[in-house]
Amino acid sequence: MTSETTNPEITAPMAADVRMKASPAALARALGLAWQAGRWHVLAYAILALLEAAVPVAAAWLTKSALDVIAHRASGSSGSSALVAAGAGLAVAGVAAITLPHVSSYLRQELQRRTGRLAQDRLFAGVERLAGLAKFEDPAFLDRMSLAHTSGGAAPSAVVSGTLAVCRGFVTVLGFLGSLLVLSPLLAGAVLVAALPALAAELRLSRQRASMMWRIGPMERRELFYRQLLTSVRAAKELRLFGAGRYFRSRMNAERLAADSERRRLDRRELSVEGGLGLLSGVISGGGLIWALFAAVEGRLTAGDIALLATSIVGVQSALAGLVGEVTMAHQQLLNFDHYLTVTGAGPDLPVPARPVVPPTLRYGIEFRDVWFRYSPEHPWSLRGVSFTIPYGSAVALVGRNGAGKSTLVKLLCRFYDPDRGAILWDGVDLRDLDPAELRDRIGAVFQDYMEYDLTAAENIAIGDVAGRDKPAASAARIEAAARKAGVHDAISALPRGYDTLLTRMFFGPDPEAGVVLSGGQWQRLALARAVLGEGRDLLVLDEPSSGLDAEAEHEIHNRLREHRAGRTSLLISHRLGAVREADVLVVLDDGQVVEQGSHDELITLDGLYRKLFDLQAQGYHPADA
Ligand SMILES: Nc1ncnc2c1ncn2[C@@H]1O[C@H](COP(=O)(O)OP(=O)(O)OP(=O)(O)O)[C@@H](O)[C@H]1O
Repeated sequence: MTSETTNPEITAPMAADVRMKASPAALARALGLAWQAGRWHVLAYAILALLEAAVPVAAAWLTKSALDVIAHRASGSSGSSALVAAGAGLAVAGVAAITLPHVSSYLRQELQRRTGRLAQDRLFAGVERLAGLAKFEDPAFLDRMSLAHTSGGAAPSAVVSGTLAVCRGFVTVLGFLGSLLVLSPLLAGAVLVAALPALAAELRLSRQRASMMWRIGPMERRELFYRQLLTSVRAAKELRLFGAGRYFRSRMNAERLAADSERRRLDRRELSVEGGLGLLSGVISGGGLIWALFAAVEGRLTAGDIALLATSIVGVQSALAGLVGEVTMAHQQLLNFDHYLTVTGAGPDLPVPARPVVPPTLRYGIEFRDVWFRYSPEHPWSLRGVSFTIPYGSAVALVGRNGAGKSTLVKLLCRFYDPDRGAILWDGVDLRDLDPAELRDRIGAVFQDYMEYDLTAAENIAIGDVAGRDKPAASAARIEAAARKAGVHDAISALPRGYDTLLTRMFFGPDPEAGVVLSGGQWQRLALARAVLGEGRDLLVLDEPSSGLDAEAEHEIHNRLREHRAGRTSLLISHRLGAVREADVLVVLDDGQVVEQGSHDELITLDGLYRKLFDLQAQGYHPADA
């Protein structure tokens, strides 16, 4: 991708020193997302959280009053009704303490599912807005995507939980601190002060964890790559042939080992920090209890007071620990949520004018005017001052050696990238002035690395006309007509379920007839059918449309395509020079430059690179003439 067309929003902060700060705006966006995903769940979750917070405090006071009534009974007073009330209250609190966490756990899970769905949809809508290809070749962007996917779903519900944990923690801590204050203000202060360093230390640790996750992102992606390689059917042949399984397994293990050592380092740091903090709170609570026992012996505290004190110390400490845990979890998710916000909030990666020109129906042709292009400033030039025209209604063929720049030209023509210098003009309009989606609506194309979708045969073709919709637009008759044009109708009709046959062995289930595997040439014909499905396209681009076909099939396909192309503008790329010799103009590329152009006969007369390549191929077919 060129430096001029890269959206800096997505890549700029991707360096190692990625910003690790949870902003209030990110917090608001995460809460907003959770609210949009399920406002009733958020409300119910909030009410339950407050109830849960009040239960332990109420139970502590009920216990204290029950113990005090019992102590008074020992000294002669009745108090039966108070005892019954305290007992009943304790029973209700017990039931609430057992059931409420289950209900709130369900609500949390449901909220997480809802926010997960909404966040995933928005994230991929953001990815869809990327009109070019460069982002998908940028490792930093891929790392950001993977973190965005995890955090987009998890962060909003974690932030809701964290926020509610703060509220719950406040209610519980204030309730217990109030109780402690009544008994010993000094102890209340000590317990509170001990919690503050814990919060600061945990927040620091969560920042370190988020930055560690960023560092190990590339290792996790590489590990995933090796894992998929080791189980992919495409790779299985070569891995077995070369006995390369062990080689890739050891690379996979090395990535896991490196990521684990980063994780271990942080776990150890957490262990020492949290161990130290645990010791501090143990000393405070132990000291507090010893003081209380002496005070009870001296008659300054009752048995109920001791029970309340012990429960309050433990209650404050565990509420604070829970609060700190939830807040740090939410904090960490929020740090990663930044990646989600960046991807979903990014503008287009290719500059699109505020008022794009609607591509006019092609009437004159497409002109490459002094086009220079390299994939990034670090790459060498792939195209160096390319100029030629594809006149309306004619077939132009691009020929040249491997790496000459033919496919790159096609990618620029579909505006997957913009030229660094020069311009491509569609009837005189610069492609940069058009909306990429509208431009692509005018082009039917088969790429060299076409896709094989694990879907039915009909769906594989119908994808050729789904632009911007969530359902295919083509009727069964149109799909069949496209299949006929691509010469694949008979092969599809012979499948166990015709056009409804699944073209995969991955998802077919127990029915052996439901999934089949096509041959390479048949897949290529399906890709062709996809390209010719869309009606009213101005330009047909075929990058190596017959590389997987046998000679007879190639001949037949070219005849059919010639009929289909009649009167249409087309750009063909092929290494089989016999297949493109009929083109109106042949453009010969070499090392990113146009070195010859003209008809087959003209280029043969010219006796240059084309003639050399053509003669070499011809000799291969007729060795006797060599
Ligand atoms: N995504 C990419 N990132 C970086 N460099 C690339 C990329 N794609 C192609 N190139 C480079 O651009 C140059 C032209 O490649 P291109 O694929 O256009 O050649 P081609 O003429 O289509 O070759 P072939 O006949 O082998 O298909 C090559 O040097 C190639 O290494």
